Amino acid sequence: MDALDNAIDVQNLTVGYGSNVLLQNLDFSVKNGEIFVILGGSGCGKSSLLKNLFGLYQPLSGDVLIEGQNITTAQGADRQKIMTSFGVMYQQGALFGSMNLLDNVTLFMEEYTKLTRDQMNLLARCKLDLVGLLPYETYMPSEISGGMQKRAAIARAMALDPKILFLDEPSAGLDPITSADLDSTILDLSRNLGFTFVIVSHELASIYSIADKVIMLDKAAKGIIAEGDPKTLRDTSKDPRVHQFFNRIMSKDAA
Ligand SMILES: Nc1ncnc2c1ncn2[C@@H]1O[C@H](COP(=O)(O)OP(=O)(O)OP(=O)(O)O)[C@@H](O)[C@H]1O
Repeated sequence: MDALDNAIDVQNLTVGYGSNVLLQNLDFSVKNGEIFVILGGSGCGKSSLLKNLFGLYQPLSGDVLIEGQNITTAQGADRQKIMTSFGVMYQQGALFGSMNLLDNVTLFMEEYTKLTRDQMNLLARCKLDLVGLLPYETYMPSEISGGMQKRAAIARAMALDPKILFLDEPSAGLDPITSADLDSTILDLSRNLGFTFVIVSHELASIYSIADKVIMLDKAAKGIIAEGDPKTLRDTSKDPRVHQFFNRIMSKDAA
């Protein structure tokens, strides 16, 4: 595959904290426009890997290339440019509670652009519209539902017009219907606007409905034990850990 097809290239990446190595020598790529989901049991390092991908934490070794630019070695203005080429939605959404939704979205524009207030508001309204929240621009985060807060956090992650969005457990804490609504928004943004998504998730229904590709991490193996389309993995993988993972989640989902 041509490297230009890839939004992200991960090369020989080792993730951990000091002497605590969680994941070793990972190699994988995320294609442009793909919805790529990171799976694995609790504590295997999914969130840590995500944070290494978007540069919040430095890997123990190895490289992460975002659109061909090495985020692990870039410094100064080069690093800043890479850091503004993607958006992040943290696990709790983390909207600023003292600002309405419009101001939550314009905040990063104020910091990183020279747009006028009117231009920022116009663009922020577009982002809110894309996630179905235009009528709620003056609402405070505490005045909207959990699902709406997640969508507002996605609108905020899109503030600087990134091509890549990193989402850490977007469905956490949502009921199945709200979670399915959020999945529709993610699919819509990917299929109609070409966003690349890298998502940490363990919600099986969500994974089946949105993931183009998954990687499954394993704590004992400290690495990737399966990768591919989730339904194909479920149906064809001969690895008992993969079966156990899908079945365990299925019975949890069904409960
Ligand atoms: N900032 C940190 N400093 C040191 N250790 C950390 C840090 N963040 C996470 N860890 C440790 O790394 C391990 C993996 O955590 P991580 O949150 O990446 O796993 P996870 O697969 O996302 O788990 P879960 O599904 O339960 O959220 C845990 O043992 C955790 O305590």
